Amino acid sequence: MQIKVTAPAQIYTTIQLPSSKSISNRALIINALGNRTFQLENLSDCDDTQVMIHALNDGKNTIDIMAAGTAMRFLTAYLSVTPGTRIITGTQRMQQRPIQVLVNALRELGAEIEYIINDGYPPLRITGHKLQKDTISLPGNISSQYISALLMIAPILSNGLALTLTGEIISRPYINLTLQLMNDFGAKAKWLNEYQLKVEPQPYQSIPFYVESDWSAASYWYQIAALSNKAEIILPGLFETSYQGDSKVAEIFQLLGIESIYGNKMVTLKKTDKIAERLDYDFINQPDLAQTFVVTCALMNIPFRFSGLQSLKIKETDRITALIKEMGKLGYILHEIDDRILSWEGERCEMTADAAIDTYEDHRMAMAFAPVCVVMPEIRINNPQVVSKSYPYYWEDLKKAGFIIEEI
Ligand SMILES: O=C(O)C1=C[C@@H](OP(=O)(O)O)[C@@H](O)[C@H](O)C1
Ligand SMILES: C=C(OP(=O)(O)O)C(=O)O
Repeated sequence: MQIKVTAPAQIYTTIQLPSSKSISNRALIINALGNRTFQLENLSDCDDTQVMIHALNDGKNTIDIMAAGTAMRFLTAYLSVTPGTRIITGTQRMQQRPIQVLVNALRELGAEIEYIINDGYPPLRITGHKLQKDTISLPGNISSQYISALLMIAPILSNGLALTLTGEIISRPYINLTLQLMNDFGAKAKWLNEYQLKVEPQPYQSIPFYVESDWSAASYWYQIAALSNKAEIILPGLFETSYQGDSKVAEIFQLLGIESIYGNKMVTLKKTDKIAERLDYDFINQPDLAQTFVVTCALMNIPFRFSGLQSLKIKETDRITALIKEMGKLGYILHEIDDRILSWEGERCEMTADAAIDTYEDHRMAMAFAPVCVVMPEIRINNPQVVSKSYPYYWEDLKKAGFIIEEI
């Protein structure tokens, strides 16, 4: 399927974003490990959270988490401490996303996990039982989700867990998000220093819990505001102090002429004329925002050098390669340096006539490229349904804001 997206001349709208999938999926695992006294409120309706809910509630022997990285990694740890034998699998791409660091760590703690097809990758066969060891060291430079997964099961281990991380730690705000939620639910978990974490053997207590809106999803509305001549966008359910590391998006977009005004449980995006001449930024802590800023800066003609992108290669697709290819169709020549940097110094090439953006089964490719139509007459997007991974109503929300979406 392909759609053509056309933008309105000005954008004045209020958009109810989806709930945070990162918070939803943590709260679900933690609640399942606790006493489940309260219902979690405002869980995300996205695919990644729906697969987690089914995995935890349906009691199936084979669990298919489709494309959800958090579900795959968090459930691998969860199933290792939950009685029974299950197979956990996912999409073809999920079967290429590495999990060896987590499996090695869990095996060292005493877990019973087998690779079913390829060593180091899902699908896995997991038999859950009590884990005895309480100290582990693992690399922190591949995915923070391995660390979050281990942290979340730690309060129910007999002696808790001491974790030492080696290498450069990526996506650290997601580890902090895990610690925040664990502590909210009555656990005792903290950083001892930059590389060491400690979790006490103190069980979770369910609490009434409401999931806030998703800051990564908000980034596409910041992008739309930045690219528009006239815009004011209200996003309810977002707060200045958020558990989500991607709330940093507000600060970075200030450099691209968007002011965030907080109040009454919402943020209002307003345009300013303070726009940076170039943007250099290290995305090591906010990898999911990289696509938004690559597309926005190029379309605003702002040269950039974005580092800390090494984890993009193992996400829903190789996002570095996908960005270079699709931005090339729009006439922008990006440079990749050392598998971890993308830069653009204003180099242009001829646009592909009638270009359609490929989305590579990656929701963020679709969502970050759709706003291009604010600047160009229209944009065509292939397989637009990929957005359901984190933001199922993205296209409906664009329509609400005045965009025209036509199936072709
Ligand atoms: O823990 C989480 O909720 C996430 C952590 C990040 O992954 P990595 O730690 O693999 O970078 C991020 O990209 C992903 O969308 C969500
Ligand atoms: C990388 C992402 O998700 P995950 O790793 O959880 O599949 C994402 O949502 O951009």
